[in-house]
Amino acid sequence: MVSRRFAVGRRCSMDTFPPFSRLRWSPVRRRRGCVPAHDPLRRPAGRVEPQLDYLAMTSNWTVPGEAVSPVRHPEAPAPGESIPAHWHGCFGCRGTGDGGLGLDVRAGEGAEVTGEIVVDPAFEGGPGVIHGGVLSSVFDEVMGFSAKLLALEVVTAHLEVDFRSPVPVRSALTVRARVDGVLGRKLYASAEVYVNGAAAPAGSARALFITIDQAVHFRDLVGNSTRI
Ligand SMILES: CCCCCCCCCC(=O)SCCNC(=O)CCNC(=O)[C@H](O)C(C)(C)COP(=O)(O)OP(=O)(O)OC[C@H]1O[C@@H](n2cnc3c(N)ncnc32)[C@H](O)[C@@H]1OP(=O)(O)O
Repeated sequence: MVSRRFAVGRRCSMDTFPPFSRLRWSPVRRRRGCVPAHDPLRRPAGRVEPQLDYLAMTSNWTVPGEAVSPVRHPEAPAPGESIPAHWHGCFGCRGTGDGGLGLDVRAGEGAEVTGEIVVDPAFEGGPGVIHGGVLSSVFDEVMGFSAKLLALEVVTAHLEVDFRSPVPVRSALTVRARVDGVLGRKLYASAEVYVNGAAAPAGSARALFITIDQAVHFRDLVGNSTRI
């Protein structure tokens, strides 16, 4: 009996539901006609191919010319010192034993910070690599900490990430982040992540943070927290 899952050929017992079945497909098996009917690589007839230049997907986000340089608060942690958690309930600030990221963020010079994290296997997305959403959280958190050097209370309004190369689980990540410019309530930040001390970044991020008055911003929300 020919499986309904295949357009032609005989049933291939190794096939599972896509996408992971694709990892095992080979030109030989394709020649033998073992091709699932719902081949995600097959392009429907008449479909217009996307004309995206994937390099151009890197944002052209720039800090506005009117932005001013960030001013470090005189009582900010000294370079090399750990920056305390901004909220003990924060997923980014908690240790991995408490369901958090397990980040250690230290002050650098000026408005720069460095975050260190070992990628917990619980953060896996694709096989053997960190989940992109988790890496985005790491970027968000470390860039947010750079605002703490200015003693400003902020929330993220915009976050963008470029994933340049896979980040393996259990690897040691170093994230370098800084506030690039300040314009009114807007803080423009950027960051890069390095895997196991590599010279080239495995990813980069940019964010816009907006200053808030925490007491006002979270007044009607804090009641949702389970960590009061
Ligand atoms: C204490 C340090 C801790 C740091 C660690 C934190 C790390 C983690 C941080 C987070 O993940 S926070 C959680 C995710 N973020 C949020 O939940 C924020 C949800 N959004 C909001 O609450 C409001 O949209 C926000 C407070 C950001 C802004 O609302 P407001 O009414 O106060 O301000 P407004 O909308 O007037 O925007 C202020 C300026 O920012 C601009 N703006 C806001 N959102 C923007 C956006 N997405 N893109 C570009 N510009 C934006 C806006 O155009 C305007 O520009 P101008 O001053 O030039 O007019």
